[in-house]
Amino acid sequence: MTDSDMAPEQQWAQLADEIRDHQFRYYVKDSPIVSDAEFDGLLGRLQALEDAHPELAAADSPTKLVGGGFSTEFTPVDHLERMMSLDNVFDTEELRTWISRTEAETGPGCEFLCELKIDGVALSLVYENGRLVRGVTRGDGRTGEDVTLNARTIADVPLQLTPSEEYPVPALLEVRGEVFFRVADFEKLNASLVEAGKAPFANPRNSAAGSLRQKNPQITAQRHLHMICHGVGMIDGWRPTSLHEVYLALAAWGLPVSAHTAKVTGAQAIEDTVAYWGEHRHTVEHEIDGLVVKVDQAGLQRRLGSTSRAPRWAIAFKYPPEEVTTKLHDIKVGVGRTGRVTPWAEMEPVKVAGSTVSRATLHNASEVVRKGVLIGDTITIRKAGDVIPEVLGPVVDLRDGSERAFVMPTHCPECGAELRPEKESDVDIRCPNAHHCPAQLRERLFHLAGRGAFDIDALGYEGANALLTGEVIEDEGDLFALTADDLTNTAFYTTKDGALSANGRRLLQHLESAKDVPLWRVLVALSIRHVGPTAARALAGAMGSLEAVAEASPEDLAQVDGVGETLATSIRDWFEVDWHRQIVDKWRAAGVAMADEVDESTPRTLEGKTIVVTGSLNDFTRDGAKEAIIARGGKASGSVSKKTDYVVIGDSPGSKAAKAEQLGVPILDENAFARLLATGDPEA
Ligand SMILES: NC(=O)c1ccc[n+]([C@@H]2O[C@H](COP(=O)([O-])OP(=O)(O)OC[C@H]3O[C@@H](n4cnc5c(N)ncnc54)[C@H](O)[C@@H]3O)[C@@H](O)[C@H]2O)c1
Ligand SMILES: [Zn+2]
Repeated sequence: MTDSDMAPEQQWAQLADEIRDHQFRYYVKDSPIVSDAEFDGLLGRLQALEDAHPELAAADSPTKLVGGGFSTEFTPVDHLERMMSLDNVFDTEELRTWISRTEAETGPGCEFLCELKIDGVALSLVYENGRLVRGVTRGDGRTGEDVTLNARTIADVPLQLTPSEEYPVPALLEVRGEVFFRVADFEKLNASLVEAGKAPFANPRNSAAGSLRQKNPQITAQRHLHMICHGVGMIDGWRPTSLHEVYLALAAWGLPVSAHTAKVTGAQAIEDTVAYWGEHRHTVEHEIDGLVVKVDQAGLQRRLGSTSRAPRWAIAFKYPPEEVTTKLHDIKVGVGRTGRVTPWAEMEPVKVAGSTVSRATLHNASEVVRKGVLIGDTITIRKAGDVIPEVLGPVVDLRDGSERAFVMPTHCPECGAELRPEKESDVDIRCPNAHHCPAQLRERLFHLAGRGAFDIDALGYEGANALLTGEVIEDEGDLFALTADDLTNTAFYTTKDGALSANGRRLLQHLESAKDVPLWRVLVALSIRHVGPTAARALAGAMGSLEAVAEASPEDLAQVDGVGETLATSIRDWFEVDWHRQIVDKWRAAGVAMADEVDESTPRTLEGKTIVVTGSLNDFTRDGAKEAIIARGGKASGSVSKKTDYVVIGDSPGSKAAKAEQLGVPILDENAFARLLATGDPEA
């Protein structure tokens, strides 16, 4: 029977039961089986049902209560004043509606505090005459669990408040805050749990709740919990006039408060703050699931009052979830450009942080073990902004026994060679068949076609694959000798009637123009380990030709500014290999320029000068500007320091401009940059 076939009362009862079950798992067991977004969806459906059928909305509906409960493992204690939840909005329109409704009651010009909504677990602390006497979880808002001994182990929680002249310590203080786990500490915790044979946590929030609610306070003490205060309950002996004043007093007494709270007026300023933190969520050490907007004046707060579950003077703006759960179908391994074998998660596609995700890297076999995930698990994944998705941990409560552990393959999935670590001490294992392993060759081709190397647009991933499977090349050495006939042996570069496709023509054209790229790009294209654009530029500048690089001794190479010993050895080792040298020979024979022409007409105006370019310029691309600097003997750097001689600023420069100003480094616009290049003097 589907939901819609059921009578509304039945639908309501079923949904409410499901929600209460999730609340129990989340608040009491600290191990939810659905993501917060899914849970919010269920609660939203219940609310919609109640809006359509107001008679269903019983007083004990989950929409009307502070979600939560208490475990029999702890002693129940009543809060002195109720602990509330928060109402939510999910977009700016809903936020605006809340602001105008609020300002209609407070009058215009109302001051609001904007605070980060910390994704952790709520804790209430009671201080009597400045001494910590109790720590209590939120529970159902009226009654919570006594976790005093655990709370005392949190380093941020003072056992004794610091006396202050400005704010005398009140006789009784009930203060509320959020206990959280630093994102960076979460992985370590899960790894240690797995190692001890215990179930890992699905996400940082659960790990905070689970760590605070330990029967044994010694375990809590080992967990490095943190706390930030975000409100007060009962106070005896002081009547604050505003929330920001409360925070000043809490800080004076030695209680932890947020450094990011802002006092603002007006909808625009609130929306700007919401937008700012939406973009800067990851600059903070804890997870943020939203922004809380609160009326600052105590008098106005009292006038607005609260509902059965939340104050009417505050609202939480929820950001899109970054953590979702999905099914881990399989763990596969991929072979990279240098033969490194990396396991990755093949998952049920799921939407998170604005995109659909179906793969996540697991880095190496020991990482899979550390995370404690099994094939077939439901897992929590996190995608923070543009960062690649990361597997956090398994939802252990959903296991049914059919899950199986990942076993690292012993042989390369693409060429069948036996995998082994390159050196005994290596964690990573590699496919040793560097020359012919299709996976490695494909990755090398893709790399050499990249923007930092030959920049061959028409040779993408599929193109590289086509050349391999069409067997038109043995290795990358054959690339520049490719003919139209060769390409018509691949479906990818051929039209339906067997002629060279437009893409095929483009490939030949791009290959032709790639023959004249500067030496550093050729060096990058060779896939020598550790040789990226920066090192390649340094080498090219110092040596001038590939021949010179090939013949240089490790000592000569290590002398080059920005090269060093590891790189020198890596370069030497590379040239020791026959088929590597053959690539160079074949490219040379095909007409690839392997030396930078020393252009005597370019004056060495920037000898010894370090220059940083930031923002976009009109007459130069980013690389073009760098090359112009290097060609004149200068050093193009990516970061501003006291050693920087000039910072060139184009349109929409980033933080580097501010850094330059701060350090007093001369700042040039594009015109001054042109003068600098020409004469070595920006004022000339
Ligand atoms: N996945 C599940 O199964 C499941 C089950 C139940 C609840 N949940 C999740 O829990 C949340 C609902 O729980 P809730 O009722 O605790 O409400 P909430 O987390 O949405 O908001 C209220 C809480 O926010 C906290 N908070 C953090 N920063 C704050 C600040 N600066 N000022 C004030 N409060 C701040 C407080 O502890 C407060 O109790 C939702 O995100 C929901 O998805 C998930
Ligand atoms: Zn292989």
